[in-house]
Amino acid sequence: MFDKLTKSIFINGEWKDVDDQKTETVYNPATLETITEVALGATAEADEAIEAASNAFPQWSTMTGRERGSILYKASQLMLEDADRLAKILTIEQGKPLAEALGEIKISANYLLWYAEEASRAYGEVIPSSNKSKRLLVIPQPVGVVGAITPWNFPSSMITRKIGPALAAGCTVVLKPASETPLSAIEIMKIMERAGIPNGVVNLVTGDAQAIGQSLLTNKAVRLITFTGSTGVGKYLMRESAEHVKKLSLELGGHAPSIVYADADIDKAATLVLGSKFRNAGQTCICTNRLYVHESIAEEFTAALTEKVKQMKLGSGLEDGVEIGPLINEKASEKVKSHIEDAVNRGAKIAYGGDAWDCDLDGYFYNPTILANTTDDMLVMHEETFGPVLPIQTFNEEDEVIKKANDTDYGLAAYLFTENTNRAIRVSEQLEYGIIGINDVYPAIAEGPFGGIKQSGVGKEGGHHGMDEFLEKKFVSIGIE
Ligand SMILES: NC(=O)C1=CN([C@@H]2O[C@H](COP(=O)(O)OP(=O)(O)OC[C@H]3O[C@@H](n4cnc5c(N)ncnc54)[C@H](OP(=O)(O)O)[C@@H]3O)[C@@H](O)[C@H]2O)C=CC1
Ligand SMILES: O=C(O)[C@H](O)CS(=O)(=O)O
Repeated sequence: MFDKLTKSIFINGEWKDVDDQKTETVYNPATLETITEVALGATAEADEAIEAASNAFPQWSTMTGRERGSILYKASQLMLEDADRLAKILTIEQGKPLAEALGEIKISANYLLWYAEEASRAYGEVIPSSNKSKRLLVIPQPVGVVGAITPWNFPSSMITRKIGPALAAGCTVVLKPASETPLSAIEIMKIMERAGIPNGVVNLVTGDAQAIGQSLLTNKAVRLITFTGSTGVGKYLMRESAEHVKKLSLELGGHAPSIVYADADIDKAATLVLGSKFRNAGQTCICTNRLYVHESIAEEFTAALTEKVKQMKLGSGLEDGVEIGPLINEKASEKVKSHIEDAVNRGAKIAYGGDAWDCDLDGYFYNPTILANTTDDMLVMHEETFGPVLPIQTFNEEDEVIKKANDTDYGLAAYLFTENTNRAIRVSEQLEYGIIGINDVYPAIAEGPFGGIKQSGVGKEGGHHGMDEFLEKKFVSIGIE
């Protein structure tokens, strides 16, 4: 599908070529076939990109919000016009079903659209002074050059969820996408180019994460690092950012509990839990990782859920009707296997699935798996699985299940299913998470402030909160006669 993409580094408005040997391979996770090679950028390319972003900052940051927003708006339209082709590229490099990939392209465009509009709304403040000889202002100003590091599980929307607000605020960007999924990032750069983004405002360096990351971390010109990925790498970036006291926006791992109360609409809740757990083959930071069902409906609910899981179609994401594609790589498959084995060794019962999907594709496919009779000592109950495994526990008392739900170092998303408004509000306020879904498991929306607490990260992406991350609030005190 692709020739060798040695020109996958975009700096100062130019596609840089690297020598033929300095490349890394991009694989199709469904077939393990080589898709193409992309440039293996490192320190030199990252430093050049940072310089380009620095040089572009004065002009870009002093354009009006409306001028910046018009370019973002154009980019969102170009993305939507090309959505089917972009979705196919996304599926080929990441593996998710085409329908999910198309959904991701649409929300990717929506982030650009939302921030095209927000670009004109970076409001400041006039503060009523208690001192007659002073006038007090707060003026929002872009932080400067931003380093953006993005994951493979949402290779398009995690990019626009970062560059949208950053560019709208007047920042310039150096982007380092995941090595598994650089093709969507390349397409987004081409869209920004066609939308008329000035040279150096947004730059792409594919390749060596450690080297590129070190350049972003050690170059004083980079004032903010925005990252989505594992908590481990997030902690590393926090440590390494200290030297220059860089601002951080971190969207890290999660371990979402789903709580189904006795009064829940069983069919609706089962459908939502299914979607939350098995979307992207369970490879999302907000997937349900633990399911707590009230004991009075546990048997009925588990039967309803299992029946729906049995209907799910596995296969290549390009195949019509496929709902579960491959895991991203062998490491991910090994992690899923280890979680299931650990749970069974500790007494869990496999209610459905439990093994790799036996098929003629070479990718790492796993059957959707439901584990019953789970206990809190099992890895699957406190480590992020990032795969299609659903451990179930029953509960009786409300306080008991809230305590269990909160018993984790993560704090990204939690979900509860009830038709009782009082309970919904009461429990939402007690759950220690950045995002709560009440009868809803798809909280990612351009206007919503998405982000975790505890070891799930810092900062918000989406909504006006997402743009605030990229703005300094300068206090101006004016003395008057
Ligand atoms: N919160 C979320 O949405 C996500 C959470 N995760 C969690 O992370 C686990 C591992 O997934 P994985 O893909 O390995 O996630 P990583 O955190 O390793 O990778 C995420 C991004 O960070 C980059 N990166 C990795 N190491 C460094 C470094 N030292 N300096 C700078 N950048 C770096 C990667 O580049 P490269 O690809 O070149 O290594 C990639 O672009 C998953 O199992 C899941 O638990 C993963 C993805 C998304
Ligand atoms: O990183 C993720 O898993 C995404 O944030 C999930 S979503 O926000 O796109 O649903």
